[in-house]
Amino acid sequence: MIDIQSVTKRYGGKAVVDAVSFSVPEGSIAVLVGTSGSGKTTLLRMINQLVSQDEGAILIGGEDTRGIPGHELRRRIGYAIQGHGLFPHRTVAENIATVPRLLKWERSRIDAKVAELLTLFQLDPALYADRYPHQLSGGQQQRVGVARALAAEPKILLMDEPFGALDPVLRGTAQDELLAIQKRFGTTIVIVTHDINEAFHLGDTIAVMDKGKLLQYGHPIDLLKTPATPFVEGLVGTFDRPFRLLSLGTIASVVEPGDAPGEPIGIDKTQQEALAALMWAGAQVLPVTAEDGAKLGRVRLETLLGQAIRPQ
Ligand SMILES: Nc1ncnc2c1ncn2[C@@H]1O[C@H](COP(=O)(O)OP(=O)(O)OP(=O)(O)O)[C@@H](O)[C@H]1O
Repeated sequence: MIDIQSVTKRYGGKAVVDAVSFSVPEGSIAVLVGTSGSGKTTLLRMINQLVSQDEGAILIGGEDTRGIPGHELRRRIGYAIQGHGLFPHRTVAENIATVPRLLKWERSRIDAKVAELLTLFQLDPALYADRYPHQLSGGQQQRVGVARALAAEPKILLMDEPFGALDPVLRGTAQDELLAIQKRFGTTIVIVTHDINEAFHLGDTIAVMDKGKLLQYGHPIDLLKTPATPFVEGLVGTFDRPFRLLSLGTIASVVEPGDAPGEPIGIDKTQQEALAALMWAGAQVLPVTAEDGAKLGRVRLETLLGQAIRPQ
């Protein structure tokens, strides 16, 4: 758990982060969104004490970060930034091994970790371990940057626009890789992004910042249903709201008993995907099946439309 308690940072007498408080539960992803200059990066860098706060406290697992030497704290917390920040004269393997080496891991453990992470990020170790960053594409460099941040198996990972430079297709893949890795290691992640779609895709919680202040912090559904201010309402997308709500809803919560003709929808799909399938098929109702193909019931167009109505 990361507990941010009334944290303020001032530059030249001006609060760029102003009495911000929120908690990130262990093993969850919190996304920081907001306008440029709203204080997102400064807040993120206070978590690993690259920037020290003027007021307030940040607790990690109940421990005040100011009581932990900075270098020790930063070895415990992974940090990935836009433009990856790889060391140009070190190979991919050496880059990934940076923190495990500082921690004096055994050679065999380091080698195994490098191979595991490269494989996880779909970079064949035999091909990529000994290359230098300039011999990789931008997307590959980005993945190595995230792999390096994860190498020492940190419980916490801070990410500052890590996918900002990627094209939309690679960005989607990178987001899904991150979700898979987060699930596997149970990492607590705080990520800064400009991309509201990315925020909804990744976030268990979303923090909306404006001019140093935290306007709202909550589950994505809370932001859609009860935006705290017109700014938040605008940010979450007035027109997109019904579709975003459906994208956060599961089919399991709307499936009903009974059969229906037509191409079945998998139970793992979102309500938005189910709506698309119904519209595309021109159907009022379609069957729902389990992963193994077993029939589970059906879903109605009418029910889905009901899910997207403005909450009262
Ligand atoms: N070291 C510094 N000295 C003085 N002012 C700073 C410093 N670092 C940040 N600032 C100012 O603090 C404010 C918040 O900056 P920050 O980088 O945290 O915003 P941000 O929300 O991450 O912005 P962006 O989305 O553009 O990256 C800005 O006005 C910035 O100019």
